[in-house]
Amino acid sequence: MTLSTIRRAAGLLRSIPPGQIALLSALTLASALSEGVGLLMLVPMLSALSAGELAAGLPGWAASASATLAQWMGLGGLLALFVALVAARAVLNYRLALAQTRSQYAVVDDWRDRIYRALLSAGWRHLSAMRQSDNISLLIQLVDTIGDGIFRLLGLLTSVVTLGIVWLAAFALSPVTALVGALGGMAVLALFSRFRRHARGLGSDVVRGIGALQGEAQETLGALRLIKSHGQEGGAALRLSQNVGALRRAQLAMIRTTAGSRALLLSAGAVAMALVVWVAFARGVSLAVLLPLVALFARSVPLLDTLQSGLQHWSHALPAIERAESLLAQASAAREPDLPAAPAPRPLHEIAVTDATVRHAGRDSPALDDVTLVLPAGSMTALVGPSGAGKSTLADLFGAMFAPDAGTLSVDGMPLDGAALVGWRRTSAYLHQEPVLFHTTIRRNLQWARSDAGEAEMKRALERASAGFVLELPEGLDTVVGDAGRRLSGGERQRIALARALLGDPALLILDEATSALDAENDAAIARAIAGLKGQCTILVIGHRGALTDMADRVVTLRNGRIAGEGAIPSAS
Ligand SMILES: Nc1ncnc2c1ncn2[C@@H]1O[C@H](COP(=O)(O)OP(=O)(O)OP(=O)(O)O)[C@@H](O)[C@H]1O
Repeated sequence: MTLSTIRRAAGLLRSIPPGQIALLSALTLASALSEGVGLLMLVPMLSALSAGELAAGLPGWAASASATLAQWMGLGGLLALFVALVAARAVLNYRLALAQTRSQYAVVDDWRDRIYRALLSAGWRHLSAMRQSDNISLLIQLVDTIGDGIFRLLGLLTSVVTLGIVWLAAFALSPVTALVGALGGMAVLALFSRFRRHARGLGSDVVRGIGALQGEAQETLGALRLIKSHGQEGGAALRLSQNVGALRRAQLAMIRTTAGSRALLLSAGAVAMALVVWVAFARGVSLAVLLPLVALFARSVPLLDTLQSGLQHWSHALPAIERAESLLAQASAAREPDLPAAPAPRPLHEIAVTDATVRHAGRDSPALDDVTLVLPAGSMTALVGPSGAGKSTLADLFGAMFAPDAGTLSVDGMPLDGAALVGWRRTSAYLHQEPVLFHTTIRRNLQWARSDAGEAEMKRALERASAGFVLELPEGLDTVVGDAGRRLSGGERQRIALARALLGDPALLILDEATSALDAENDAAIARAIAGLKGQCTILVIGHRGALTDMADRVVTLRNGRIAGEGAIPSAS
C-alpha cells in the first residue's frame, strides 16, 4: 500500500459519520481482544488439565498467572469463560459486520450523491460532450465495486488490529517466534504484491466492461425502431453477449486470482506451521508454549489471508475509484454558479447576442464567428440556414445554455454572466424536434415545469398549445404517456411539450426544428398555437421553410457561423 493509496483510503472513509467510526473502532478492538484473550486462555486450560505439569517452560509471568487462574477457576470455570468469550466474539462480529456494511453504504451513497449533484450542476457544454452511459454505469454499478473495495478495506483494518493482538499474545509467550512470524507475514505481503497489481489491471478491465455493456444496452434499447427496421436484432444480441463475455472473463479472472492467491497463502502457512512444529519439537520446546503458539499461528494465517485478499480487492476497486474521482473533479471544475435569489427580469426592449464566437472542442472552424443578433422583445424571428450553419448553437446562446467563448448575451442592454446567465435560462423555454416527456401522467409532465400549477392553469396551457385533445382522452390529464411519451403520436407529444413550456410563462420561446418531424396537420396545429403567442413573449424559430418560419416578423440567415442576411426567406435553405 503506497502513501497515496493510504491517503485515498482515508479520504474515502471520511464520509463515514464520526459516531459510526467510533463504533467500528470499539467493535474492532473488542473483537480482536476477545480473540487474543480466547487464544491465550489455552495456557491456563492446559495448566489445569495437566495439574501444573505443562506450565514448565512458560515465561515466569505466564506460568504463575496460569497456575493462579487454573487453581482459582478450575477447569470447568476456565471452559465456561472460554465459551463465554467465543459467544461474546460472535456477537461482536455480528455487530461489526453490520457496522461495516452501514459504513460501506455511507461511503457509497455519499459518492453517488456527490457525483449526481456534480453532474447536475455542471455546465451544458461539459455535459453534452460526455457519454451518459459511462455516467450511468458509474452511478449504478461501479459505485458498488467501490463499495466492495471499502468493505474489504474495513475488513482488512479489522484483520490488522486482530493480527496485532494475536501477535502481542504470541510475543508474550515467545518473542523470538513472534518476530520470525512477523517477518514471515511481511515477506508474504511483499511477495504477493504481483497478485495485487494483477487485480488492479483486472479492475480496469471490469470498469471498461461495465461501461461497454451499459453503453451497448442503452444504445440498442434507445434505437429499437432503427434496429427492427434494419433487421439488426441478431447483431444487437451478439454485440451484447460479446460485451457480457468480456466482462465475465475479467470477473472470472479476478475470482481465479483471489482463489489462487488464497490457496497459495494457506498452503504456505501450513508448510510454515509444520516447520515451526518440527523445529520446536527438535529443540525440545515445551508443550505449554508450543500448543498455544500453534493455535496463535493457526489463527494468524487466515487473518493474513483476509489482509492480503482485502488489499487485493482494494486494488481491484482502485480503477473504479479513480474513474469516480476524475469524473467528480471534471464535473466540479465545470460547475455552474448557483442560481440568483431573484428571478431574471423580463425583457422590455430586446434580447441580444453580441459579437459572439463559439468554438466546439475538436473543431478547427468556429460554430459561430463574431455573430450579433438582436431579438426585439415580443417579436418572432426565424433563423434559417444550411445544416451545420450554427443555428442551434446560436439558439443555445440565446437560451443561456452556455456562455459564448467571446461576446455577450444581454437583456435590455445588461450583459448576463455567471448566476444571472443561469437565472435567464429559467425564463426561456426550448422545444426541440424530439420532445422530452417522462414516463408518467400528462399532469406530472406538465407540473414538471411548475409544480404548483393547478388544473385550470394546465387546461389553459393545453388549449393555448393546441393540445385540447388531452382533455378528451379517457383518463384526461391522468393518462400515462409511456416511455419517452411513445404512447402518443409525435405531434401530440410536441403539443404537450409546448403546453409545458407555456406553463412556465417563458420570456423567450425557442423552437428548434420543433415541427420538422411532424405532418402538415400537426405543423399547422403548432403554428396556430404560436400565432396566439405572438406579442406575448419573444419567439425564436429555427427551421427550414414551413408554416412557422412563414409567420415570423423577420427571417435571419446564418451561413458558416456568420449572419449572411436578413429579410426574405431564402429560396433554398
Ligand atoms: N457538441 C459539439 N461538439 C463539436 N462540434 C459541434 C457540437 N455541436 C455542434 N457542433 C458543430 O458546430 C457546427 C454548428 O452546429 P449547429 O448544430 O449549431 O448547426 P445547425 O445550423 O443547427 O445545424 P442543423 O440544421 O443540421 O441542426 C457544426 O459544424 C457542428 O458539427
